[in-house]
Amino acid sequence: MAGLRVVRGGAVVIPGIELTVAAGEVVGLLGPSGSGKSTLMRVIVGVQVVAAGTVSVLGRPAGHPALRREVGYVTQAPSVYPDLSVAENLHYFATLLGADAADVDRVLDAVDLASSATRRVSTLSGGERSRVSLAAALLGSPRLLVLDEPTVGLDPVLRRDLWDLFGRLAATGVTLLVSSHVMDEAVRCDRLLLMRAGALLADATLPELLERTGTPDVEHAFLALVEGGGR
Ligand SMILES: Nc1ncnc2c1ncn2[C@@H]1O[C@H](COP(=O)(O)OP(=O)(O)OP(=O)(O)O)[C@@H](O)[C@H]1O
Repeated sequence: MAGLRVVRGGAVVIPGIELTVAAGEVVGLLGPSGSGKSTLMRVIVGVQVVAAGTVSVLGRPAGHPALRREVGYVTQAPSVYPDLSVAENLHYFATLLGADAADVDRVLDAVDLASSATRRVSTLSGGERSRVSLAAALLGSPRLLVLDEPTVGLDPVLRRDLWDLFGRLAATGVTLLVSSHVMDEAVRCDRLLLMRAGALLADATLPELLERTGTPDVEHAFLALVEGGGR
């Protein structure tokens, strides 16, 4: 993306961002609440009006209809039907996407919900519901997954399992953009984008970031960048 500028509700939320993401990377988008992570993700999936700039996703303009099957997006709020079972939800989304019914079993296994397939979503825990949304996004094998805070509310074991899954997906060539305000998740990312007030403070690997800032972890690196006022 080049020269990206976004205005929401009359306020400039992203003044200008240049960014390129390579295929098969797990990219962590880290930053405090309100820093613009969700807005940037909305731009990439093509649901956000932009004031200026060009955004190209998998070689096409963001939001292009051909990207519908190529890009999976999971928002912070679970986007599945509470009164349907896990499997019914996934079959419904598979039909919309034109995905094979067998794909439902694959994604159920991927998020470790095969044993809950017949349960109504309304009876699931918050973390289980998030995993149903993630399973829906995995249908049709998208090449880019945009995941907005997928680990919020998950216990450490589930968080680790999800990050393991992200790593396995990336190993098959899927690109993942994963936002988090939990800085310690940075260790699981190939590359980090640190965001603050709609701007990228850093675009680097974890070792590069720690070396550049002379800090022991991302939390301190972030603070050093904010206090140093730049890259
Ligand atoms: N519909 C809207 N109208 C006006 N301003 C908005 C709107 N949505 C978001 N904003 C503002 O845009 C900025 C970036 O919000 P965004 O949701 O992208 O941040 P975020 O980093 O994803 O935060 P969080 O981690 O809390 O979800 C914030 O200042 C927010 O108040």
